[in-house]
Amino acid sequence: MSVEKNTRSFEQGIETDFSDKMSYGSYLRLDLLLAAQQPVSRPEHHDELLFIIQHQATELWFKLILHELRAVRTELRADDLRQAMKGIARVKHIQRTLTEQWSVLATLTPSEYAQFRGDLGASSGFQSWQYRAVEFLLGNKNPAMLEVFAADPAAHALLSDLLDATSIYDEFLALLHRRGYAVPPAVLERDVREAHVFSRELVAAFKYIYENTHDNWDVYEACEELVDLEENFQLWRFRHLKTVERTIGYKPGTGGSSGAAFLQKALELTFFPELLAVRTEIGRP
Ligand code: HEM
Ligand SMILES: N[C@@H](CC(=O)c1ccccc1NC=O)C(=O)O
Repeated sequence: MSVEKNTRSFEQGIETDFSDKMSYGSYLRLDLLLAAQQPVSRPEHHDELLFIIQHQATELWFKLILHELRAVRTELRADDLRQAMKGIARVKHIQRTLTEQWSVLATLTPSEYAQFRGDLGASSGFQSWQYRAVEFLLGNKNPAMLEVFAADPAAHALLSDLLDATSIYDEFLALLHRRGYAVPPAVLERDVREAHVFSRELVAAFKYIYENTHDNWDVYEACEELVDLEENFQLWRFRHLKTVERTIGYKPGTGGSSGAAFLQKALELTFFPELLAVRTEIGRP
């Protein structure tokens, strides 16, 4: 076979018999994965496959984000800040991919979506337990969010466990305390089932770190990583909102909320409010 024929030679050593060897498809369980795209519209709408794959790809990346964030939490607890930062760096890359991915779904026009939206019933991303799990792990706890999982015991249990457990932020603040920083006792002893609420005294601890970066380099770097993580999360939420606005305008959501207005409110939530507030204080007496 030659270059002139534009054909690559099939090398002698290439494996061809997979009757009792693991292959690409069997390792990746492509039988399961590629059987999971089941449009519900009848007749099947051409664009429903895009809608399903966009969501499934997102859920796969959410799965990895959760896996990484759980490890980060354990590493923080073990005072292994360097390993924890490596995990956060990976999560930041996944977030960028997810935010970029919205442009694919933005090719779905309002006219196209309207042709199969009715087939989605009451289902909605609001019922994504992996998304909620990420929010919980980062510290934005909200017990009310469990209500929609009453009929799904596995999802309910997963979220209930996370609600009872410490968040990444709780573990980071505990690490700072162990290293001698002035983390207020009320923050360290807070009810972990509630959302983290803003603490002015904690801002003072961060102010010290941010005004003495040279002597506090590793924790300073960690603070900035958390700020990146939060910003990336917000960018994803913003692209979701913009996609919703261009696709369904200001109609209520299938999940029963007001739609865009409800999503807009999520942009006011913060995971690490003191890490944003400290910026106003730097350089002030
Ligand atoms: C055309 C595309 C989309 C539209 C029109 C849309 C619309 C909406 C609306 C209106 C809500 C509010 C809840 C409700 O009442 O339904 C919502 C929530 C949500 N959607 Fe989407 N969505 C789209 C795509 C996606 C995709 C691709 C994902 C990825 C998994 C996603 C994940 C979520 C999540 C996690 C929530 C809950 C947000 C929160 O609690 O703040 N959505 N969506
Ligand atoms: N809430 C959307 C429907 C929707 O986007 C959706 C439906 C089923 C599964 C995931 C979805 N994605 C995000 O909410 C709507 O109101 O059109």
